[in-house]
Amino acid sequence: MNPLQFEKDRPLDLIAVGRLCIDLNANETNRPMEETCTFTKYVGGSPTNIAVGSARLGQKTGFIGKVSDDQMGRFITNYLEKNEIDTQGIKIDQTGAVTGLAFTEIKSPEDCSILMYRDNVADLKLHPSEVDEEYIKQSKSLLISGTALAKSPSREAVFLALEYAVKHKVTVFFDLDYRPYTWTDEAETAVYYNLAAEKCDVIIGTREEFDMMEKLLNIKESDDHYTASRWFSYRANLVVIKHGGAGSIAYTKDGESHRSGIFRTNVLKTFGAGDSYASAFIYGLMNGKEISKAMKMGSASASIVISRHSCSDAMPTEAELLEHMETAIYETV
Ligand SMILES: Nc1ncnc2c1ncn2[C@@H]1O[C@H](COP(=O)(O)OP(=O)(O)O)[C@@H](O)[C@H]1O
Ligand SMILES: O=C(O)C[C@@H](O)[C@H](O)C(=O)COP(=O)(O)O
Repeated sequence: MNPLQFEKDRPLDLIAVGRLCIDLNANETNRPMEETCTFTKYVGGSPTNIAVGSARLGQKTGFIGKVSDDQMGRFITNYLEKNEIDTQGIKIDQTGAVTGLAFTEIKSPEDCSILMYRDNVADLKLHPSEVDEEYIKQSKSLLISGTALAKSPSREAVFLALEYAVKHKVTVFFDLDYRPYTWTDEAETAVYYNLAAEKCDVIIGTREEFDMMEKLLNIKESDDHYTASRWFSYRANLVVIKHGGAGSIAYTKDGESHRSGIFRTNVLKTFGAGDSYASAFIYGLMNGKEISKAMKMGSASASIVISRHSCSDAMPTEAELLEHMETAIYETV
């Protein structure tokens, strides 16, 4: 059973909050960054990718965030508009902050990494006074992402967005999106992740991300069932733990669990898997699918995106996703 209820009659399905960045994906694959010379520029940032995935699937999607007042910032906003994402919640920085850059290194399909340039980035300058309660109230759901908690004032802006969401019965999805280089202190990281997760209805993360949150509390089990059950005494109804090529598992507050396999694909690079999974999983849940079907949709979207060069621009439409689910080979794990 799908344990989530969404308010009806709201003009937006999903508002994502947080990082708006640029991905520079290596054109020359199967080599280290030291030997990579050319890159293709795409809009990126985990919540941005999820928003694009959501819009491509036909969800009415908005964004709350901050961009730099330069060509890069305008490139991002223009791209979102082209993808029919509502940008009224996107503010323009006036302090000279820059757009975060993610250079990707594709040494092999299994060995990819990201080199981030994130000093003085505009996305972390979003101020609580720039989060509009009336805007959040117009949405059925809100997606937050952990990296926006890394620094003030973006951290407080996210917590305020969470308060408004809870007040107005907006279902909150939390994609943990833990990027170590954005944080300086392990305890600070885990404290803020745990505090935010307490206020969320659905928590989605990898095993490693949940381990990071549990280490501070001296929880050593690394056990999916235990991890999920910890959140059911707070707001969560649904917790998803992702295991890369070994699929994912979801637990619900009423004691059910669902395991999802993967769709075999010709992997070009592994990044983008989590964001595409989240966008199609959320789409499935919001469109009345059973949890296991929504997970399958997430896995299908991930298998499409990891076979393509970009993350945002590779997100499938609903027709592409459904066709892939019919034709690609699904493997239970
Ligand atoms: N090698 C792979 N082949 C097919 N699907 C994959 C592969 N790796 C990941 N996926 C899909 O993407 C989902 C999310 O991947 P994962 O690596 O766990 O997340 P993240 O990108 O956030 O680290 C998985 O649950 C799975 O459905
Ligand atoms: O999140 C970023 O800033 C970089 C992303 O745009 C990038 O494409 C990526 O790492 C995707 O993350 P994943 O889906 O968790 O693999």
